[in-house]
Amino acid sequence: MVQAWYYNDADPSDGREPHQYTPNRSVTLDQLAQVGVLQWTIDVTKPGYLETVDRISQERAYKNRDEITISKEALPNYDEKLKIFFTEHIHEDEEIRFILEGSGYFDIRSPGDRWIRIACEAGDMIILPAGMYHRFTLDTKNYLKAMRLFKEDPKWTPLNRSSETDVNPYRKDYLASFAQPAAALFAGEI
Ligand SMILES: CSCCC(=O)/C(O)=C/O
Ligand SMILES: [Fe+2]
Repeated sequence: MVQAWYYNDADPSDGREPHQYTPNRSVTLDQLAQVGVLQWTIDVTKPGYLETVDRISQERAYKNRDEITISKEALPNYDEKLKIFFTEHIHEDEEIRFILEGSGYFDIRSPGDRWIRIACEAGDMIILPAGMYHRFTLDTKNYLKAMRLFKEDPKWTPLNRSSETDVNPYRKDYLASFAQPAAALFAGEI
């Protein structure tokens, strides 16, 4: 199951380290849902787990899928790709990832523009809404294999954060979709 916490920006260590505060400032699954992050845990050790993936895909109209292995050995231009993944961006579609092996971190921006780190491992399916600022990194184990699911063509277009993405229609729709309840849930964040 995913675990989430506020990311400690003052910690100078590599982004692959957990970057937790002491004490940890955890974020609940309910809070993640309030900002549009959906997640499921699917037992990948059980035969037939793909039927669950198929059911979710059917319900949410995910027509296409592919797989990505992120490791030095398997991913061409590994260092460059990791830099791109860890640069804050949005997409104009949902980001749907089902972790098949290994682990990694999705960082999302809170309503107050703080980083929230979401730790994912094998069996976690996570959906980030279109227009949500986020980034991705491996953790210190340096290995993750994921299924990527898509509503349409399997394409991956990151739009890096800028004054232009701040007014992107998908960004505006995203903000309009949750502003009131999410702001209340995260009111105490520092
Ligand atoms: C874990 S899949 C690779 C990273 C990615 O696709 C993405 O969009 C990160 O934000
Ligand atoms: Fe992304």
